[in-house]
Amino acid sequence: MTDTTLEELERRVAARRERPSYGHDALITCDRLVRVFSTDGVEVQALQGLDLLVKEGELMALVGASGSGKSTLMNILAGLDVPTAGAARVAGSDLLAMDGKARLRYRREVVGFVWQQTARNLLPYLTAEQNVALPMQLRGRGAGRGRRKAERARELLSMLGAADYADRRPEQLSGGQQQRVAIAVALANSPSVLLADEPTGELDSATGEQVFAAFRRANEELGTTIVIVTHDQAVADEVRRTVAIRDGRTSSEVLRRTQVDADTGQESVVAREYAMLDRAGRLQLPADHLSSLGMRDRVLLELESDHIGVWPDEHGV
Ligand SMILES: Nc1ncnc2c1ncn2[C@@H]1O[C@H](COP(=O)(O)OP(=O)(O)OP(=O)(O)O)[C@@H](O)[C@H]1O
Repeated sequence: MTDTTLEELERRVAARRERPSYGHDALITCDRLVRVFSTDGVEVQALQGLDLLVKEGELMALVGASGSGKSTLMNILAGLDVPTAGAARVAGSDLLAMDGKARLRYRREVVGFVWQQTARNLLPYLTAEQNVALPMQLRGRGAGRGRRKAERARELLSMLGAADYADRRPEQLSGGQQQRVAIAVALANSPSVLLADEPTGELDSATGEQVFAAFRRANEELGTTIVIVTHDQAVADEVRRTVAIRDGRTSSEVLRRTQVDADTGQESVVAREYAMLDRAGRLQLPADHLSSLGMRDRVLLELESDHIGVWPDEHGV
């Protein structure tokens, strides 16, 4: 390598350092995240360079086929698992660089989570209110102010429509009621991010709707950023942004916005599908679009003044 090349490389590195980093203004940044599991000599690449940005205050859904990597991503964001490579930051915490103590603090204070299995979210021998007060006690600040913690627990339960069963134990609650209490538990220490993995998966659709309404309430009233993994189309349709994961990468996303008709004043929700473009310019086209036009192996590209056209390779050899 010549000196000139080295200088040139140094100049490029310096220029890159001065540029705002990827996701500098996002609350959650996943940058080329990789997670490889090795069991009995077999490697599974659960995440294969996943990019995801989530802004503060968003309520968004993650969808994807079974095995696409959703739970792996959630476990990493929850601080329960560590990625093999890439970068992940949540509310200023670097998820690859935390030591044991920082990880514990992160799980108690920065993120809250709600799991699909209702039994996993609550301790069976505590009442709903005691379950909500527990994370505040474990956090340990303001010791001796038990009354304040009980008060806050009641406030959260009431905000989520669960005040009536504050004194009941989980076994005395329905699945939907347990999930609402679980959301209150997850919010107890005012986390920056609330993560939920299939929170309505075990519920019928009417109950699922009520639980989703509780998430929306938390997002609107407290401004908590919420990421929900879901197979539930009703949940995916209700949020402003749904990101799809395919083969361990974010592949496409649907953004919804409310449109008001200029003549009638009627509101309607308009949904548009976007493909993710990574920093190398790679684009994943949705599988159903490809199959409906018989596109495979190679496509014809044409650059127009305001768009890029993609056609099946009909003249290919
Ligand atoms: N601890 C583990 N050890 C080995 N392989 C794993 C482990 N956890 C996940 N995997 C594999 O990683 C891939 C992604 O799994 P993951 O659970 O993240 O998918 P998912 O999208 O959440 O699926 P589902 O919707 O079925 O829960 C799968 O191939 C899975 O078998």
